[in-house]
Order: sequence, then C-alpha cells, then structure tokens
Amino acid sequence: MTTTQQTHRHPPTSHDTPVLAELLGASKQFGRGPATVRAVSGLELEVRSGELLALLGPNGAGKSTAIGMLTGLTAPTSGRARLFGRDPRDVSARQRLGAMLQASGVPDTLRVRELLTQFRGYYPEPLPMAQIVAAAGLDGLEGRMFGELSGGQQRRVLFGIALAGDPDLVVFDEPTTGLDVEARRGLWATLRDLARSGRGVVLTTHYLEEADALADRIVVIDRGVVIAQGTPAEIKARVPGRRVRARTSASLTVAHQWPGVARASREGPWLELLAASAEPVLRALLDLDPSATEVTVTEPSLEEAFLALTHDLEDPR
Ligand SMILES: Nc1ncnc2c1ncn2[C@@H]1O[C@H](COP(=O)(O)OP(=O)(O)OP(=O)(O)O)[C@@H](O)[C@H]1O
Repeated sequence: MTTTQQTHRHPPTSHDTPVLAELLGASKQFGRGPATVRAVSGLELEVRSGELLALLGPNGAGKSTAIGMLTGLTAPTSGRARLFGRDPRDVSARQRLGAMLQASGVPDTLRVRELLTQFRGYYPEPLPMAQIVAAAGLDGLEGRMFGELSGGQQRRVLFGIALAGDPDLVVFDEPTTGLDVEARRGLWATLRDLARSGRGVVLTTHYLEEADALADRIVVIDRGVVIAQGTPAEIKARVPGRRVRARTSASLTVAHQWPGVARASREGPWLELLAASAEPVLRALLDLDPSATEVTVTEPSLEEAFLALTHDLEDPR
C-alpha cells in the first residue's frame, strides 16, 4: 500500500483550526423498558481539521455508536451531533464526509473499478481514481469482483470508497481489522498523510498500540462514557501495561506510592499490582521486601487495563 501526495488545505492542528464534527452531551439508548441498552451516555467529543483522533475502548464500549451519531447513521436519543456545523443527516454535510464502517453493504458482483467509479459519481469533486487506488493499495485489483476478494482486500476497497469524495473528514471504524502487518503499516501511513493534509481523521480501535502509533489525541471510552482523554503519552502513562503479583508483606498503602501503580489489591499473602511497567515496581518491591517470593509479571487484559482508569472502582486502600 502506498501513501498519497495530498495538498495542504488547512493550517496544522491547533485550537484555532475549525471543528469539523462534534458530539454535545450525546446519549444513545437502544430498546425500551427492561431491555434498554445505554450504548453511549453524555458523550462530549470534537474533531478538528488536521487532527487524528482515536476512539479506544473494549468491545461494546460504544465506539461504533459514537461514530454512527457523528456520521448521521443514527440520531442521538438526547444531546446533539454536529457535522460541519450542521445536522449530520444533512446531505450537504455528508458530502464532505468519507466513512469506512464495519457493515459495508457493497454488492459482491461489482468489480473494484466499477465500485470506485460509482462512489466517485456521488460527489461533486471526487479524488482522482489513480490517487484512490494508490492510497488504498488497490493496484492490480481493479478488475476483480468485490465478492472474490480476501477479507483484507475488501477492507482496502472500503477504505478507497471512503476516500472517493475527497472528504474533509474521514471516519474509520476499526480500519485495520483483518489486515496483515504490512497492510496495517501502510494504512497507518496513509491515515497520517490524510491528517497532515489538513483533513480530520477519526478511527476506532481496540489497540492501544495502534492509537499510540497514529493519534494526536486519544479518547478512551468504556461502557458508553469517556474515562480518559489526552495525547498518547498522557494515556499510556495512565494505562497499566503490567500485572505484578508477589507473596510479600508489603502493605497496600506503600505499594500505591510505587511508580506507575494504578491499582493494588491483596489476596491473603499475595499482593497484586497493575502498573505502567514492571521494572520500577519490582525494584521498589525487592528494596522494601527482599524476602518477597513467587513474583510473576503478566499482561493485564485490555478490559482490566481500562477499568483501572475508571474512578468509580473501589479503592482497596
Ligand atoms: N442497533 C443496536 N441495537 C441494540 N443494541 C445495540 C445496537 N447497536 C449497539 N448496541 C449495543 O450498544 C453497546 C455499544 O455498542 P457499540 O457497537 O457502539 O460498541 P463498540 O465499542 O463499537 O464495540 P466493538 O468494539 O465490539 O465494535 C453494546 O452493548 C451493543 O450491544
């Protein structure tokens, strides 16, 4: 996959750059009565020109619902969504938007070139075909039928379709799912180019690594609410990357003071910590208690790591 040469349309990201899309206290419920699902609650979100924003969160966090509200696919139950200052369902707003969502609905029997031509036809000033093909890594696939492509190749076609209208804002729901490592890296480079050219880019991902590699700003969502937001460095400093467990007499109060510790709990003689990284914690533990035994270091699940960020957890101190 190669990257595109884009023209610079807006100055680089700053708080002076235009807001392209926003959610203002947006909530979304599905169903009624006891079956109600609160997918998103009171979400505040804004995307600016030239900015790459990653929505990060575990399965069912509400990422796709948030994207659906931003792109006008679904209306908030309460609160508001704005796209280019308008209702996201307004055609004039959607013409400046490119989206690659999880469900495609693309006919299997159309060839890649026909599909791209069809989608280019929907927009007043589409991106040149060659640029779409290059950006989406579709070289050599133009004559193939969509339904005969591999999952990863189909994702690339959907990526190309999202770029067809030369959009000012591009929204990608888990764009790298199903892509191999090389294709993923290529797509990352293209996403960076899109933001550098002054477009706004929003993507959802389960992977902190992906958000870290790409985003100017990360919004972490869990159970429909924002639990953290900031630059990748700020988020990484708060998301625990390691679980350290040891048989030790060290107290919870002391353990909480160790560098990067997000959570500490005790289970009988075992102390368990979630921390940004293991080494500083191991040093502090063994300094304090050289007789600590059965020390293990493992990776917490993403769910656990995100939960450690929430403030409503019982504090074990
Ligand atoms: N159309 C719908 N009808 C009922 N419930 C829904 C609908 N769409 C989403 N939900 C529910 O809303 C919650 C949030 O779902 P959403 O798809 O937004 O999460 P997500 O963060 O995108 O998850 P994933 O990473 O698994 O794609 C989930 O509990 C989901 O089951």
